Amino acid sequence: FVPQVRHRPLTAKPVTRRSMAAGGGEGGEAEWVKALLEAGGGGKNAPGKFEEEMKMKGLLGPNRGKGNPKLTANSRLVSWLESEGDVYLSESSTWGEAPHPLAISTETVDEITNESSGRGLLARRSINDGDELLKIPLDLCITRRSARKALGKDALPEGINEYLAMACQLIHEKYVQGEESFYAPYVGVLPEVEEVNPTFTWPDEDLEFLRGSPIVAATRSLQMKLRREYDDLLGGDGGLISKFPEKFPVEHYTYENWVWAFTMLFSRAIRLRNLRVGERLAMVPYADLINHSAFSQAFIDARESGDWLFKDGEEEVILYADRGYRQMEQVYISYGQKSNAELLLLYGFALERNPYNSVDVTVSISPRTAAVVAANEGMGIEEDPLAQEKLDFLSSVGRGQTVDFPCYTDRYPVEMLEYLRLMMMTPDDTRGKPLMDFDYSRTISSANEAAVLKSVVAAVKYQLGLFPQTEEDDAAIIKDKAMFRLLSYNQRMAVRHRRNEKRLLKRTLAALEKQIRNKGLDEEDVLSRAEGSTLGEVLKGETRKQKTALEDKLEKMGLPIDIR
Ligand SMILES: C[S@@+](CC[C@H](N)C(=O)[O-])C[C@H]1O[C@@H](n2cnc3c(N)ncnc32)[C@H](O)[C@@H]1O
Repeated sequence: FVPQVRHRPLTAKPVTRRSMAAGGGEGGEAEWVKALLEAGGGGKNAPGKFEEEMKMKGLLGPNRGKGNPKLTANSRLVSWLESEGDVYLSESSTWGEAPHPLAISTETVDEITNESSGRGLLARRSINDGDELLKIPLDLCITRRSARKALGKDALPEGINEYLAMACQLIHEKYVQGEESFYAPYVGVLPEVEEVNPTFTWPDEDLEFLRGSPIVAATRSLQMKLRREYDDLLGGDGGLISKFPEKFPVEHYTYENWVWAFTMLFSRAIRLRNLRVGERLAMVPYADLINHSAFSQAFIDARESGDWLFKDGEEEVILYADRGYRQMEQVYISYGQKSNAELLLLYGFALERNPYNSVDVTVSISPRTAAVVAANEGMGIEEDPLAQEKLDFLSSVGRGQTVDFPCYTDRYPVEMLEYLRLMMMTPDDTRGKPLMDFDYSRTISSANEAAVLKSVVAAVKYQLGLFPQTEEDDAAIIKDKAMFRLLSYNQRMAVRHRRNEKRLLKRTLAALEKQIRNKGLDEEDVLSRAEGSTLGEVLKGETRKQKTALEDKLEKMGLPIDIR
């Protein structure tokens, strides 16, 4: 019964219920208006002032932004959002409405490494904790639904994997439609692969810099997977290119463009969890200009639009501030609790300070079953009477004999300990009770614990030994700033990443050794007892039969088909 005004009047906007509600002096829009009135409408918030300051600080790119195509692309995006989505992004104030709290910076940098982090969003004015920062209608987003609409429901059937459908639409909008595309202003701010550089796009010579790191195996399998998906859906016999050559022109649906599309999806698509239909993957214009901080509490989700009283049935993507921001400060969100390996693999950057960083350590144990003993006759191998029970127990909990465990900076590798406690059980420990009856989150016996900690130490040392250079070598490369700058972006990222992985593993080792000492497990007789009673053997970690922890996570992202 209230007609929808899709286009905002050009001049004054009536005070909304929301801003009236905020009028009790708690800050937010109303307080800003008051401040504006007191300041006579001028001062630092005067229209154009903020952009002037950005120019001064080099945040508009080289040459103070003059002739910078990125700036033109930004304004085009803003106008598009305003006209097509009724999104309020004004840089200046009107009656009752403060200027939009955010502004696009074309050039942001990482404060520690000084590496470019591309575009980012800055606080245009001071922002209070809880302020609404942006609101983008869902119908401007790229989703599986929009993809099926653009390319036809026969080509992209119901239930097609979201990544695949959206990749097809991204190629359609950027390469097939180009300037004709409805989304052209959005596509215009999407970066090229060379500006993102996730490891799955790296040439082999750059990946060589990561040798020894578990990220290499994950990168390789992702590369294989993307190739396979491309062949299955588009390029191969009976693929969309041959079935619908007009909609899927072969010159645009190339593997190279497929890699670009996936670079966009992995680094900027957002999983919206709060939608009426459940959760969906979406590329959200403007919201995807926000950079990641592991310390931010803010994240993006969807809700029904309209105010709290009058819902209009549409849905929108929304972001609230997780804390106060000073004017000019960069506003961050969290892309999730991601390790540096995940960030580098999918987003092309890693963080020097990352509380969620972890390194996967592989543990391989081969219980000495009768078959193993028979196969190694004459080697003096003794059968483990619990071997078969161990294997059965592992398969009942969905674990194999080769398992990857994440080691975190400041957390003990608990799951690895539990796994190894089981694997190191002896008849002395079980005393006839079934393996199922034990609580592996606790120490079983001194001998068991000594064997466990020793094997974790062995596994971590093995992982460290896979790197061709030491942490000190890497530190020296980074320290020589002039030389370091001569490396390419990928190579600099690789050296920092492998160094940080080594640091983390070394810290884990130190913690384990301390634990061994504190528990008195380093005393000779305990260790020799452990040695004597260890019937399982830690094998070299490379005997990988299982997926890595990183691959496991990728699968949980809802990527199409199995990696292997
Ligand atoms: C969702 S987009 C954010 C906007 C992006 N900077 C741009 O220019 O469009 C994610 C990408 O931004 C960059 N990025 C985000 N957070 C970063 C950070 N903390 N450090 C370095 N780069 C970052 C990475 O290239 C990442 O793939």
